[in-house]
Amino acid sequence: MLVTLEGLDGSGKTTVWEALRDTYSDAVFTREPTDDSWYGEAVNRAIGDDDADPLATLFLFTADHADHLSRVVRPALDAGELVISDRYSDSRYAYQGASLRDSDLKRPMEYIMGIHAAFTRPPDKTIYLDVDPETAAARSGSTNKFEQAAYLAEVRANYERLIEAEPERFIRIDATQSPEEVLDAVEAALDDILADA
Ligand SMILES: Nc1ncnc2c1ncn2[C@@H]1O[C@H](COP(=O)(O)OP(=O)(O)OP(=O)(O)O)[C@@H](O)[C@H]1O
Ligand SMILES: Cc1cn([C@H]2C[C@H](O)[C@@H](COP(=O)(O)O)O2)c(=O)[nH]c1=O
Repeated sequence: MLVTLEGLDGSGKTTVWEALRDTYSDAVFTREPTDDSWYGEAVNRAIGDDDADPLATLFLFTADHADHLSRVVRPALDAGELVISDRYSDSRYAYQGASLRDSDLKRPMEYIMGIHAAFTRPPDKTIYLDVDPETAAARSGSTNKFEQAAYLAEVRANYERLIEAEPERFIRIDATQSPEEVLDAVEAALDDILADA
């Protein structure tokens, strides 16, 4: 089973993901962008480059996803493992959908989903840590072009569209709660997911 954690920068995904390692010690913990491949390194260069072309950046992130799928996600799923990924394809739909809003693409988010449809493995469940863009930007430190409240407001609107389209896949958690409350809520959600599996 593939469970993904999604949300704005600073929503607390990584804090939760790290804490889950203790509770679900048998699971495979992974993330996007990857932190152990040259594809992930290329993505991180694009994140840090204010002049990086948004379409080129989309394809770097997508290349990293393809490598992540073939090298980590599919082998683990084939072996019957529980995979918990800190960010995954929805990040691309929401973030690059926002980055490409002023491009020649008519419907950027649909275009990006179309690229993925031919090869990706969709998540079984997605835990969405919901936080307002101002809190997200403040928590993340606004250190790069993505961690800006105005941009994150557009990203959040895209996540809302994704949730509206697939309400049965997403579990929304109020991420403005304390870290302990957020973790309790995520663990309860994961326990339910695994009980239903
Ligand atoms: N529920 C919370 N309440 C207040 N602060 C939090 C909470 N969760 C995490 N934080 C703090 O917010 C900051 C960002 O947290 P974290 O790195 O887990 O977020 P993230 O969603 O993984 O962000 P990014 O996507 O940018 O990596 C950290 O300083 C963390 O300690
Ligand atoms: C996977 C993915 C990520 N992003 C953005 C979101 C963040 O601002 C950065 C890095 O992610 P992290 O969780 O802070 O390490 O990249 C994106 O725009 N598109 C994606 O597909």
